[in-house]
Amino acid sequence: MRIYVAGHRGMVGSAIVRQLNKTDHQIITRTHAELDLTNQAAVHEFMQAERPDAVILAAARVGGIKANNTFPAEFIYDNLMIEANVIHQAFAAGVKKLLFLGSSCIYPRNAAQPMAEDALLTGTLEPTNEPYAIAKIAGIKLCESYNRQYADTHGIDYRSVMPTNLYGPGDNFHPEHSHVLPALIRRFHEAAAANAPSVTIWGTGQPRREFLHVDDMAAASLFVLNLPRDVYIANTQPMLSHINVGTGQDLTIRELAEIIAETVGFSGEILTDPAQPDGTPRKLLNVSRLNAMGWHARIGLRKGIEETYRAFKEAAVAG
Ligand SMILES: NC(=O)C1=CN([C@@H]2O[C@H](COP(=O)(O)OP(=O)(O)OC[C@H]3O[C@@H](n4cnc5c(N)ncnc54)[C@H](OP(=O)(O)O)[C@@H]3O)[C@@H](O)[C@H]2O)C=CC1
Ligand SMILES: C[C@H]1O[C@H](OP(=O)(O)OP(=O)(O)OC[C@H]2O[C@@H](n3cnc4c(=O)[nH]c(N)nc43)[C@H](O)[C@@H]2O)[C@@H](O)[C@@H](O)C1=O
Repeated sequence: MRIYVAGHRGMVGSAIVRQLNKTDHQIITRTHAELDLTNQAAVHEFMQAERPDAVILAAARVGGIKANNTFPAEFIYDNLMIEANVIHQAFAAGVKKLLFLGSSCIYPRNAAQPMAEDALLTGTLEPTNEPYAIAKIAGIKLCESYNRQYADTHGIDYRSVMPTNLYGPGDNFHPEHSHVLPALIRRFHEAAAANAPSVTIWGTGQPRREFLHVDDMAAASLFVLNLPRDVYIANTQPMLSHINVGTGQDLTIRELAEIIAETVGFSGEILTDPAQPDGTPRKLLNVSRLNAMGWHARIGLRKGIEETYRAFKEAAVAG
């Protein structure tokens, strides 16, 4: 098959390309500079010209809690436009197979834990990333709606996976705009190098998070994309149309910080800054549907953090 990977240079997109390179599929890519996915006319022209057999939508405006809180307009606008353009123009170009990547932040702030797929739209969202979450919910509903209207007449089979917090090589290590795991790898690394007496983490350190390695996410994405249609439909009833992807285990941010400190060799004090937002208190995914279909996460958190730290240091040396 000819598969277009949107966002192929991102952390998830590049992991998906690494896995696709082991198959005989032909991979189609465009960089952000070559094709701005918020530009409807450009996406239309690209899809009409390329007409891929399948699309994996791993392109998005992505960031951690502070980035979401600082740039809400960009997070909702860019992601709505990317999703609407890629999903509709794929349909217009006759693409029958598409996989959309959402996020675990689509679920209500106080959803029962672990959060199952049917918790969607049952309560209010976490304010720090509500704009992004609304855009992601719209992506799920775009796929679900094109399936409902065009599955029988056009063979449309657009699927959605909901990743938990992801990490790994190719992550964004920006000190302010990144997610917690890469942010703390950078901060603890710099503190160890400077022999600093302490490191301060944002918030109380009490929120709990689940972390899935990006290579596991890439494997899960291709697993779901390749599921026989009847198996996918049977496991996303009634009209849930999305499948959670995670490890099924979580830990507190402070426990994460302690693992990262140990990994980078920092032995100073870990302080908290309650003036910074904690965000959702907990967002552990119920991954029983995916597990029941035969997929399980394989990369442990400590090993994954060690590998990510190596990748961070290699990237720093490469400049
Ligand atoms: N990282 C995480 O913890 C989680 C991620 N996800 C989802 O997984 C997917 C991938 O995330 P991740 O790999 O971490 O993100 P990255 O930021 O690493 O990658 C996103 C990619 O999308 C590209 N992109 C962004 N905007 C545009 C645009 N307007 N036109 C073309 N390309 C664009 C970026 O290119 P460039 O950098 O050149 O702008 C980049 O290559 C996203 O859908 C995200 O929402 C879900 C849950 C957790
Ligand atoms: C994947 C998911 O990611 C985002 O949700 P989030 O999980 O809340 O994001 P986060 O990883 O940035 O924070 C997790 C926790 O960690 C604490 N924390 C401590 N110290 C740092 C720190 O230095 N940086 C960051 N970013 N967080 C820190 C922080 O206070 C919070 O309690 C959504 O934007 C949304 O995009 C989404 O889908």
